[in-house]
Amino acid sequence: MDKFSKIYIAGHRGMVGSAIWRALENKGYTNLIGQSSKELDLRNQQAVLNFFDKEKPEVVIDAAARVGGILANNDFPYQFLMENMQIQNNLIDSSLQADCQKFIFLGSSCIYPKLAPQPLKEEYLLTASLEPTNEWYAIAKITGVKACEAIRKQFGKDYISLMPTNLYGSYDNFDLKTSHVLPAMIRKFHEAKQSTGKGKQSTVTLWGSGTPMREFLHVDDMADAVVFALENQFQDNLYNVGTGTDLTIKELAELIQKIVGHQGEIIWDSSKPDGTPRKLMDVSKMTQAGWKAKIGLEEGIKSTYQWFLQNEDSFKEVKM
Ligand SMILES: NC(=O)c1ccc[n+]([C@@H]2O[C@H](COP(=O)([O-])OP(=O)(O)OC[C@H]3O[C@@H](n4cnc5c(N)ncnc54)[C@H](OP(=O)(O)O)[C@@H]3O)[C@@H](O)[C@H]2O)c1
Ligand SMILES: C[C@@H]1O[C@H](OP(=O)(O)OP(=O)(O)OC[C@H]2O[C@@H](n3cnc4c(=O)[nH]c(N)nc43)[C@H](O)[C@@H]2O)[C@@H](O)[C@H](O)[C@@H]1O
Repeated sequence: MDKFSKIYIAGHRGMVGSAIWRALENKGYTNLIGQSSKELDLRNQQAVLNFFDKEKPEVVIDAAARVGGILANNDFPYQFLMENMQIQNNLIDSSLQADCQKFIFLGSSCIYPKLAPQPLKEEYLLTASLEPTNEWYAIAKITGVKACEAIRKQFGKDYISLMPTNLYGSYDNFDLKTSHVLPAMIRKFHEAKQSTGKGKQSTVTLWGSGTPMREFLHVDDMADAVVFALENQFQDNLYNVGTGTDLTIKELAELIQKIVGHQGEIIWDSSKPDGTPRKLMDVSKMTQAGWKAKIGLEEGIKSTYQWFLQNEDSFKEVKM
């Protein structure tokens, strides 16, 4: 890929989009463009067509989406289905019309069936039912994967889909109603450590049973995978991106509790959903293509906690 190619990163202010922007800048790409949702609402088809007509990007990376944790997905099914379809449809179709040479679509590991064999291979897509808490989001993402696959098949263009596992890192969402589990735990353990009563640190309430298993990838590794996909021609349409290892939510809680230094009790709120029991990625296709994750979970959580401490004051506002 030419370092002067015009690359549009949709969602460049988000956790993933901003990491991709930094990674591309570090590699010497000089012609990056992005728009905030206020400047360009990607749900608006005409506005997106006008933007492509004016800017004529050569490459598009789609890191824009309505994103949230298990509760946000469960509580706002319509927005997670419709907004994600609108955003990705407008980006994919405008890219095709504008003759963009490369398109990278970011999906999510929740596209695979709830009870699929583990680890999840790309070929398990559409073989059984989805996890109910996030089927709306998953269906939107599946249509994005299929749209890119159809373009590849019908027009022979290099449109690919990367399926990240659960991500975390700098610029994550730390809002307790809408966030994913890892940033929620960092914030909960930190705030409980700060608020001692009668010489004891406050208890931390976590959701579900703690038994589900999850895999976590640092966002800088994810950005590295996107740069790799940009610089290499892939043979296929769909690639899982993860570390290939997972742990229980209870083990994650104990690790974050140790890193933050909280010494109080943990309570598990069984009225909150567990979600899918396990979604470990089979990452062998990406490994064979020549890419693998580098940042270990403990190291990644430590640096994310440092980032949280430096930016703590900015997390007061509710996103949704
Ligand atoms: N976070 C995870 O654990 C995870 C896991 C797997 C896959 N992914 C995928 O990675 C991608 C990025 O996720 P993220 O975690 O970086 O999310 P994020 O931090 O919430 O960022 C999402 C971005 O999308 C933009 N956006 C949302 N609605 C928009 C609209 N109507 N018009 C224009 N822009 C809009 C936002 O723009 P503004 O900031 O300008 O409002 C924001 O920059 C998504 O496709 C997501 O599905 C994330
Ligand atoms: C990557 C994303 O993963 C999402 O699924 P999913 O891993 O269950 O989403 P998370 O919200 O990360 O939750 C993962 C697990 O952590 C538990 N958990 C425990 N305490 C907390 C807490 O304080 N906050 C949160 N958020 N969870 C908590 C939660 O019940 C669930 O079993 C999907 O809904 C999206 O569609 C997307 O695929």
